[in-house]
Amino acid sequence: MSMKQVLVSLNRQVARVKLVNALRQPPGRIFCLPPPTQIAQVIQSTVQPVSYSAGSSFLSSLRDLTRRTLFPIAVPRMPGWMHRVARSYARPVAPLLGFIAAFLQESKTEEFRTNAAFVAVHAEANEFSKKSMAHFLPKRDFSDLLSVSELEFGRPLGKGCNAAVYEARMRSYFEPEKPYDLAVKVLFNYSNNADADEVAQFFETELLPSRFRHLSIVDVFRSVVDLIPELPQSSELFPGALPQKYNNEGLGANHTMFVLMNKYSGTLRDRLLTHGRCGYREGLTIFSQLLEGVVKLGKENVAHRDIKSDNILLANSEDGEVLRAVVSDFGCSLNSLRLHYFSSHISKGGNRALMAPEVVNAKPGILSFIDYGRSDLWAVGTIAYEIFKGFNPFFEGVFKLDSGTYDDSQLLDITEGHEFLNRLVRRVLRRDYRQRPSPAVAATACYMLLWDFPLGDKEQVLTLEMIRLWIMQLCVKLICESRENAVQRALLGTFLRRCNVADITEAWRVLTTV
Ligand SMILES: Nc1ncnc2c1ncn2[C@@H]1O[C@H](COP(=O)(O)OP(=O)(O)OP(=O)(O)O)[C@@H](O)[C@H]1O
Repeated sequence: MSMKQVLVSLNRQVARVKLVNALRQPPGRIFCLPPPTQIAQVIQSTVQPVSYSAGSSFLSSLRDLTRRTLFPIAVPRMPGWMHRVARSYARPVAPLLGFIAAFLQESKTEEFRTNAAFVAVHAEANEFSKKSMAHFLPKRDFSDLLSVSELEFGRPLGKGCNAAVYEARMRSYFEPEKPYDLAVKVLFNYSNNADADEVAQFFETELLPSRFRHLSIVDVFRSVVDLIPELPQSSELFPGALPQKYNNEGLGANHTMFVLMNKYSGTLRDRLLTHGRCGYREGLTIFSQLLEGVVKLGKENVAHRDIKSDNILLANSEDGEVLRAVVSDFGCSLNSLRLHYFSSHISKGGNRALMAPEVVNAKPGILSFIDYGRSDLWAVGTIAYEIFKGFNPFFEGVFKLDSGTYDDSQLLDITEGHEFLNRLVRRVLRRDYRQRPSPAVAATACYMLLWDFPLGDKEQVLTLEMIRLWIMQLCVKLICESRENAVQRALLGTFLRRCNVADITEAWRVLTTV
């Protein structure tokens, strides 16, 4: 045993002794629990030998474990506001708030126990989620990149109506064989703007994702406005967007904006064309990441307005397994969820076929406002058909639907034998946006399918005990099981950080109401 292992084992022993002492206190008294990371270690060492798949034995040992560790926290019922604060800043303030709450009120209701468990779970999740995010989104600093001459362009990765994207790497004289690990979007600039700031302003929405880093949003690092260099295959790929020095008939300006991004393996659309539709589990993993992306966009007050499978990028493992799915191409996005649509000259967004009904049917007028709060969610709902069924009924297939005129009853089942998933997608695609669940509830429902929330076939009653056990199960999964699978861990962490009983209850209703 190395010194480090001895220390770790000692640490666990100490944590265990502290826990046992804490649990010996008479019920109702405040006691000091060891810090959450130590509790995690105890949980880990206790739970690891338990087999997950053996449903009942796992649940009973978990129940026993939660009783012994997290649940007896003698925090009396917290007032609602305190619970909210504790949830947001769980780790540093939860014990303090619990202490204050002890003086304010003394009660030991079911709700208090769930609150206490949530606080503890959130503290854990925060910790682990931060770590796994850091693993996924390594900070890369390109702040001193001032000119595209510092980049070396490789082969083109793709081309759209507004830009071409190339693989790239930082020029390095010491490491000439460095892999092309970056992607650069070369925007087509047809304007006569001579000023770099004006060009940057014209394309500013492309940079929106650089404001927030998230598992499900494309990693955009930096942009530069510069002269267009000679680029591989440019005269075949986008002759019209080239400046005249490269093509006499080109209409492009001499300089444009270059957006530096992470390089991904390809688009969801290409993946589905080459590999066919996804299996149930793989599909749920992709679908839940897209929903999580929409939750994040909503929180940032951003409407993407052009979500389609060409704009979903995938990161694959070496053996082709899809690891990560991110929303990309923010060229049509809006830095608000509401638009005053007073003139038909104002753009409503990207592709008409995937515009939600409330957007496509909006008529311009002095009192006309478009609410984009649930329109990206709707677009992701249509992509669920591509993921699980292999085609999108809103732009292909025999029974093609028009988003402006379809009826809820015309929606086909998405997949046979998965009634809960069918219900979720139908709810997400409701014509009336007020009848759609919020993105957070939709994402929660998707996680409930992905991580096996006990959903009965018949009319079953949802209890706090079910929620509590499921959350504990996820917490243990986060800590013990998903060490090798970084995406799973990041997803779990993201969800556990924001989940609450109200969302889970609503998601359960979405899944179980016919
Ligand atoms: N970071 C990336 N890594 C790998 N490939 C990428 C990346 N970004 C874009 N691509 C590829 O380049 C293509 C064009 O990119 P993008 O969709 O951003 O261009 P666009 O002109 O804005 O598209 P649109 O026609 O939808 O407006 C994508 O469909 C994809 O194949």
